[in-house]
Amino acid sequence: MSLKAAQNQSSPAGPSSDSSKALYGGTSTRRITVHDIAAATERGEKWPMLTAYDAMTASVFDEAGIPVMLVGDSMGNVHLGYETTVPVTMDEIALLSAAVVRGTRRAMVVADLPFGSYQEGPVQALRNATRLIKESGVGAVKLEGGERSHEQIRLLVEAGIPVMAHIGLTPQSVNAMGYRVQGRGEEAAQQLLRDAKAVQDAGAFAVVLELVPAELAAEVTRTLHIPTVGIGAGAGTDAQVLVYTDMVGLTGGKVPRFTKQYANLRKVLGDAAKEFADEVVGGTFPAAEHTFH
Ligand SMILES: Nc1nc(=O)c2c([nH]1)NC[C@@H]1CN(c3ccc(C(=O)N[C@@H](CCC(=O)O)C(=O)O)cc3)CN21
Ligand SMILES: CC(C)C(=O)C(=O)O
Ligand SMILES: [Mg+2]
Repeated sequence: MSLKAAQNQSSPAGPSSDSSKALYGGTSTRRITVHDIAAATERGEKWPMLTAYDAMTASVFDEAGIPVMLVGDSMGNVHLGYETTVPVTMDEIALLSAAVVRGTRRAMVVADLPFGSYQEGPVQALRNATRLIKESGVGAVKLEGGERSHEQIRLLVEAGIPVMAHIGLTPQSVNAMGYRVQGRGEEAAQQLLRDAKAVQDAGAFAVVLELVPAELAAEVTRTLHIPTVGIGAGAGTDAQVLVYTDMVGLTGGKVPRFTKQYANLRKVLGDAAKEFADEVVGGTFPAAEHTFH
């Protein structure tokens, strides 16, 4: 049970009383909305979120029941070969978001607003978020920053665009902050709490907490009524998100310590490629059953 669930113990239904409604494992096949996410959090359910960047992978996760899919700007690192998320463009996010929407029937698809697409101010944020809603068909957008982004969040929400916020480590600011744990020390912890309250007050429906101490993430989770989505933030958040290529062992090189590898697809893909190559060189592929006369 999540920490927020403990607060909801007094609700008449009690936590997870009707499993058919569950965000993960439920029976509903229609597209999940922000209302479903709020209701699940109210019931005390913990829920999973994964990144996806293409229709095929998204359909696998959709069929597995993953209720929320993030078209993360981590596509810059894992799919486009950039060092950071900073160079990712609106065109890249728009294209891959449309693919993820086409590959899913049930999941709510959230698209990251990339660096430079909302920092100029609320009007720029609204223009770019509107494009992702209209052109790509996503259900919500995500942007980085707490107090510093509250005006952008407010305008988007007023315009009818659900916003997921993202505080703690904000990778688009890597040039200023590096990849360090955030919220360590009393002053930084107070700032994180202010950021969390600012995004909730601005109308965000959820907030990602990236790379913050578990005790602080749990405190934020208890303080807010909107769900917290942790990545490197311990077990006390309402939801958890991972970059899917980290989860399946596909990412090359160094991965953050907070990721857990549930498969080794890098080895599976490499072995399949070698076997194919060996058979081509050895003349055993194609065989009779792959051949037309
Ligand atoms: N493949 C991938 N996985 C991710 O989780 C991810 C991306 N890419 N790209 C966008 C951001 C960048 N992220 C990162 C990148 C590096 C660290 C990192 O080096 N963390 C250190 C801990 C640092 C500390 O102790 O202060 C680590 O060893 O995990 C963390 C998150 C998370 N996101
Ligand atoms: C790691 C998640 C939260 C993200 O922002 C991304 O994948 O871009
Ligand atoms: Mg991101």
